[in-house]
Amino acid sequence: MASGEARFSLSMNGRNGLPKIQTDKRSGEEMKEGEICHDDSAKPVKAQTIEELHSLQKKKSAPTTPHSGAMSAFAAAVPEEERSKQQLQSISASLASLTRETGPKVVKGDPARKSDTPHVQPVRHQQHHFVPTFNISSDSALKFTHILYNLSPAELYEQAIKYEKGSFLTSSGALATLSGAKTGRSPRDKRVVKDETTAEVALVGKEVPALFHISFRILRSCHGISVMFRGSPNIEMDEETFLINRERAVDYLCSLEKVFVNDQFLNWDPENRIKVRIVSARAYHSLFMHNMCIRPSQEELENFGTPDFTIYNAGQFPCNRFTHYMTSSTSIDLNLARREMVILGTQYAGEMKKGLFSVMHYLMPKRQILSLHSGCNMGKDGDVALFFGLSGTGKTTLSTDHNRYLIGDDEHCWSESGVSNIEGGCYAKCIDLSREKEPDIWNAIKFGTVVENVVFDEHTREVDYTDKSVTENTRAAYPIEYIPNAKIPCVGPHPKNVILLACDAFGVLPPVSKLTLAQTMYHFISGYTAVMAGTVDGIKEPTATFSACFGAAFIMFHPTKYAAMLAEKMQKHGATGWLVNTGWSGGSYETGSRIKLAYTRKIIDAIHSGVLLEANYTKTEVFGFEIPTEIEGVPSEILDPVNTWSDKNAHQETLLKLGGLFKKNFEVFLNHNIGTDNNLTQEILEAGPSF
Ligand SMILES: Nc1ncnc2c1ncn2[C@@H]1O[C@H](COP(=O)(O)OP(=O)(O)O)[C@@H](O)[C@H]1O
Ligand SMILES: C=C(OP(=O)(O)O)C(=O)O
Ligand SMILES: [Ca+2]
Ligand SMILES: [Mn+2]
Repeated sequence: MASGEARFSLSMNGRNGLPKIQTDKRSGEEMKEGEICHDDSAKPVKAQTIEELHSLQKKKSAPTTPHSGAMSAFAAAVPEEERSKQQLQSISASLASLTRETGPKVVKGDPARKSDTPHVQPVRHQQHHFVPTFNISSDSALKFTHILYNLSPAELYEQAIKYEKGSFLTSSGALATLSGAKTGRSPRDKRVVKDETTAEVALVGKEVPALFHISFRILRSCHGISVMFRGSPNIEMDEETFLINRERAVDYLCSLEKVFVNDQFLNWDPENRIKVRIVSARAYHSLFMHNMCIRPSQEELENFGTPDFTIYNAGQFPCNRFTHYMTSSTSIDLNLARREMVILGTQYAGEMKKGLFSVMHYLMPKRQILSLHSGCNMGKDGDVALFFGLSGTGKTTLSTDHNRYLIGDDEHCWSESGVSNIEGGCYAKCIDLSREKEPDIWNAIKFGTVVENVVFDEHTREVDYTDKSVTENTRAAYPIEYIPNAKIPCVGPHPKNVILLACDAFGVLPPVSKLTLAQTMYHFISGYTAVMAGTVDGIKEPTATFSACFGAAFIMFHPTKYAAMLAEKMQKHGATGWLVNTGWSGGSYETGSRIKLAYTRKIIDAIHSGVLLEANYTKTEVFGFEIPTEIEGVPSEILDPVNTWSDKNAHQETLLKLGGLFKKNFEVFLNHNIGTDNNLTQEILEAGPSF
């Protein structure tokens, strides 16, 4: 079955009336009736030795995937041996040094399994214009590099538990791992090669708004809350430095006895699918990407060919501080022309997922497709909602909704034909996770799921989700089909609601506001939240952050390009914008408390059902938000934050302070046109706070 075809059937699911989407229903083995066994005698096994006995355990098979299809006529036409040879050649080319003529000697299979016979695949490399290749072979060209290619979760579990310190089974069957010294992303160490390809890319040093340049500049302190303007991630680097880091990563990987290779896809829109290869040193990384990217069927894997993009994850190995541009031991380098990314000095797995997201933020807009840092789900009537927001604002939590189909929790595309998820899995925060409040995420933490940096009982292996001993940014990565209402394939029609999430540590943004199109654009470009601790390495306190398009760390072009595309699509498809504060209520974060998840869910329910669109509204001061007077299941007094503050003067002062921060942040966009509609541009500029 082609990946774009619907492969689900609807049947009613008793409890909440949501029709269940069933994927890949395989006909199970029929129970034969009348076959009754009267005693427990059985023939002895046909094995002469214990090895022979063990060999009976394992049936020969090709790698299995959740959506395996039948062999196509084309696939069958290419002999197995030839395909395997081509595959090894392709991997060997990926791992090739750019400075030596031969090597690596790539063989498939686990070095621990003596029966794997090495098929040596030396390659003659294409000359690269930057570096001369030396006609001397080194010892590294003489050794074998074993390739563990698209292993299954079970095989990866065994590799991890056997060879990687800190890998354990948890009581629910998940694989617990440690990501090492880094437990969050390192945006200050992310670089993009500057060349002809990136001429239009907003690089630091190019003509982009001043604040967009400033990477992580703490601007000022306000009520003990530091304010941060997250700048462009696109710190430029030159190609030569990239090649030095690439060579360092490739040499490190080839020096190992074995490396993991994943060949997978991004984007469920079949016309805009991207083939990615991830080369990594750890079973943990291979399993993480197995879960997070789209898993190819056996047939798709056989016809995979050359990847569109390759990640070299040598995260255990640092970059060289003597290398030009390097400011720490960590460097995450993106080269769009070479279609490669190199990771040195961080094992945080989110770096791979978000690195590929940057690539999509470049590739998709070039095809007139809008890439979105948002969650996405769909009601039973086909109403789609997007959930934009920075880390910790609730994209994963709120898109995972037992009453709706999950399309994806973090990265999407909006094209002429609707929305599509970029990924094949979800990456949920685990801190304080509870079965009661988030049952679907809780239940997804089972065999196959990777849990990072969680703490567990050494005997029972019961995870304590409240424990922050390793980090606050504990995570679970699972395939999307682990969520019962996942919509496979992960595509949907044009969105009806665009929900902007902000976790407001100031406690002055209303729990929900209905936005005009201009306000939606204003808040989309602003990208406000209070960063929650942990996800970004080194940030321990809630910090007010402005991150354009709710993803300044990932976007590749100027923010107004994405904003113009969003405005055009929302206008065309009549989508309504909302701003939902999933942060503080009853005061700032020292005095108030976070709004109850149950209330936020009620608010979101009212948006989805259309009830909120029909509610009565009043207008707020300063921000000019339309706020509803009543929502079923939510105490009316919390809908206007001023009611929940005991100190009204403090409220007013804080409101004005936050308004001022928005204004200051927006200054850099004042002389930028958003799309070609001058009226809309003017309206957007006027849609911010006024006082
Ligand atoms: N009212 C609320 N709305 C949404 N999330 C909340 C709320 N209160 C607490 N939380 C918690 O905040 C976190 C939101 O994180 P997450 O959904 O992973 O955000 P994102 O996917 O945007 O990074 C979760 O741990 C969730 O349990
Ligand atoms: C993977 C991440 O996504 P999020 O926190 O938005 O879920 C991250 O920011 O590291
Ligand atoms: Ca994020
Ligand atoms: Mn998330």
